[in-house]
Amino acid sequence: MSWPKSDADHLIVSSSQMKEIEQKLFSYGMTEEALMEKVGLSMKDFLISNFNLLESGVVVLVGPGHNGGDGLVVARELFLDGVDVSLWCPFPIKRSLTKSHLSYCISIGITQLQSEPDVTGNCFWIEAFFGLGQTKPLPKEIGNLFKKREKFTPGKLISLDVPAGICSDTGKTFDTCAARAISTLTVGLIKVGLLQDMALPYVGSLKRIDIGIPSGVLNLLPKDVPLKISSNDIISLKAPQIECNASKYERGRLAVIAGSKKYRGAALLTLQGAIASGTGSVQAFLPKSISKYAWIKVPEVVFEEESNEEIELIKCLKKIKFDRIESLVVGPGIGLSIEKWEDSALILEEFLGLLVLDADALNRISCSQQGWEWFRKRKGPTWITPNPNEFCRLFPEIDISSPINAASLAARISGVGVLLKGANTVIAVPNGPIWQLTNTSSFVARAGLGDVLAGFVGGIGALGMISEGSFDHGLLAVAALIHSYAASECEEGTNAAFVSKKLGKLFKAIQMKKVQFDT
Ligand SMILES: NC(=O)C1=CN([C@@H]2O[C@H](COP(=O)(O)OP(=O)(O)OC[C@H]3O[C@@H](n4cnc5c(N)ncnc54)[C@H](O)[C@@H]3O)[C@@H](O)[C@H]2O)[C@@H](O)CC1
Ligand SMILES: [K+]
Repeated sequence: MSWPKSDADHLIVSSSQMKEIEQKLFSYGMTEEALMEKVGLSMKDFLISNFNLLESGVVVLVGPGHNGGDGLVVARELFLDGVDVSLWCPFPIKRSLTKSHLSYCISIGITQLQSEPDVTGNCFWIEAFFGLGQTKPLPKEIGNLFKKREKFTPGKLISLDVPAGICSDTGKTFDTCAARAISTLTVGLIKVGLLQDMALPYVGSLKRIDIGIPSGVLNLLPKDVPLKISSNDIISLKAPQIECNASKYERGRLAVIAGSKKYRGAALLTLQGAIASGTGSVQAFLPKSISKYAWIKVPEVVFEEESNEEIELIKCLKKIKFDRIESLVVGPGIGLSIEKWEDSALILEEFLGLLVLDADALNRISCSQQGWEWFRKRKGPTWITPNPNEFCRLFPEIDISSPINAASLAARISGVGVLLKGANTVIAVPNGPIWQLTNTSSFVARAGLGDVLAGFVGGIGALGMISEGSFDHGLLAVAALIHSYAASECEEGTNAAFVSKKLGKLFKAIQMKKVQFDT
């Protein structure tokens, strides 16, 4: 799936890739001075139009390198626009361009503070200490200063390019201290570290400052550079297309095996997620205690009555007519059980449709002798939707500290589509791109949403299996984005039952827009 575009709005790069791009621009004749002006002016425009808080004045924290230089251009322009600006430069300036900007700022009358700024002061701090050039912890006194600022005057700091103290590749703090920005204005392309879960409290809202990188230069990046997806990309996504005269059986048929005595709600939420996908028909295998009542909540589902209080996977699988379903979701709330995964594995290997495995289905595979290597035996496509703990149990040999690398490696070695949950979920598929969700709402990380997601993913997958052309693993990223967007846009609340309703409405709207667009 070539979605979204591999352009400056979507590419996620490492610090070395960003530096290589800058060097390429310089080698073509762009000057460092011109680029820094461009960056500083754009940052200043953004600040002026977004922060009326600048009225209380601004302190620019200037570092020794070009990040400090960016800060000085911003300081100069804000000063010329009438903002009350002062500078604090606690480090000896190392870069000559930064030195020139500093002496110009002082010559035109900007105040240079001789001691650290007041942490309780009302003025805005613009942190331009360090950007891409960071490799070590902040000096102790600077780290403590940020801690005190956050304690006494939170929400009044913006970082330029990368928050001081954060590694732009991993998103980790070099030690425990870093600047906590309400917003980070990052230069050129999005650096991978800025999107990782541990960096989010420090980065705040992330704004990309465009430096006009020509597409010829962007094309020099490797083809497997991850892409960021957010609500802005919903408009361009490709929902599966089904013929307008298709019957309910030609609109994707999904079966769900979910739930246990302990996790009754998980089964229901999975079914609600499945229904929200608009898939033609949904069949459910649930423990007796759930299916007895579930039909009242989801009357459109066909229930295969289970005689037991707990799911027996093998029994359910024997009842399924695999040639009559496009996808099968196994796992939400089924528990670990004494059943061996190996007993069910043979039947699942042969299933040519899409198999979606979540939660305890993944844990059962982790406990099995073959572990993830079993995925390679699957004859049809497989998607897995682990949270980080489930992922680590399944792929103990993979280092999860970089979720993008971890998901990508797992997809490559196992041949399955991997949706690794996190604040910014990562999706990696075999032989395809890697996507990371951004601008997600942290308040929606609540119990039950994963069950809704599993059902929705299964439903979208069923539609994908039945739509024209070869099966597109990219639909896993499409489903993840729509689910995340529905969760953050849900007016009624953040609980999973409300979100599943919103999901249904939203996906219908997306499909209708597509129809209107096509005609
Ligand atoms: N080259 C250019 O013209 C452009 C540079 N840009 C800016 O330049 C930045 C990169 O500039 P630099 O390569 O100069 O790197 P930085 O400005 O990030 O600073 C690196 C310097 O800070 C020191 N340093 C790093 N971490 C430290 C710590 N914890 N304690 C003490 N000293 C520390 C390093 O030893 C080095 O001297 C980008 O982040 C971006 O803000 C952009 O404006 C684009 C254009
Ligand atoms: K910075």
